[in-house]
Amino acid sequence: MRAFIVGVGGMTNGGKTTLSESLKQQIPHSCIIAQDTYFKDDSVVPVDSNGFKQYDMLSALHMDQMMSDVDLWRKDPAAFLRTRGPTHTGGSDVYLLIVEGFLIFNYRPLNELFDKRYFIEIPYDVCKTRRSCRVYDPPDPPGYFDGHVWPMYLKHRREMESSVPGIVFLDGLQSKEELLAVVYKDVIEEIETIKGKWGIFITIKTTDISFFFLFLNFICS
Ligand SMILES: Nc1ncnc2c1ncn2[C@@H]1O[C@H](COP(=O)(O)OP(=O)(O)O)[C@@H](O)[C@H]1O
Ligand SMILES: NC(=O)c1ccc[n+]([C@@H]2O[C@H](COP(=O)(O)O)[C@@H](O)[C@H]2O)c1
Repeated sequence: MRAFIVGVGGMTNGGKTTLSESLKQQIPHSCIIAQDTYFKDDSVVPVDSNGFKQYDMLSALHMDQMMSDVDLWRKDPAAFLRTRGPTHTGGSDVYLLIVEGFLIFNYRPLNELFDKRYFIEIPYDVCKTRRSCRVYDPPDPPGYFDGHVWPMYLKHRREMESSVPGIVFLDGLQSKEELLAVVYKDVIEEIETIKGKWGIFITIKTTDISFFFLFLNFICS
């Protein structure tokens, strides 16, 4: 089974979901696992001394469940894809998993699985403005961005930069189309490389078998 896992990380409202959805539309046999669908129930998310719910931490996420879903895909991508409903098929026979989320590179067991890592970044003021237009469940209380979201982003970013090499940083101020074009080209090139490697492998294996039968013929004659 030829399979490829791409991580689309980045700060909140950087454009991870937008880019991942467009990528999925463009690439056959692809599907998305999104980290923000694994948040724990509000009742179990702790509150800090300022009264802010501690949502921007790995402990607020069911990372065990997220890993189980990634493992399901890894065991049988085709079966996993079928559970996600109708998809864009045809073309390449390489299966692509897009894992998107704001803390995907900070969780080591998940980070280890990526073949390619992208991180979308936008400036503080753009991030704050985009965030103010979005309604989460529960909604952000006053002061949440500066009191919790941004400090946690800076902390996790420092940790990520000190421990995760090979990240491709993307400028989230580029248009949606520009971002898609860059990542699409890159991913397609990676997929073609995988197909090339497997092609060589299959050719070598076929050659091995041919030599085996020649040898058998020689022994028996
Ligand atoms: N390249 C872009 N340029 C301008 N706005 C964007 C871009 N990508 C996403 N957005 C907008 O930013 C907001 C957050 O996008 P989203 O993809 O949900 O971010 P994330 O998944 O990183 O939180 C949405 O309103 C979306 O339309
Ligand atoms: N249950 C939820 O989906 C939920 C609840 C509260 C906050 N959030 C926010 O979601 C953000 C991460 O998701 P995005 O990267 O899509 O913005 C975090 O900054 C967190 O504060 C999500």
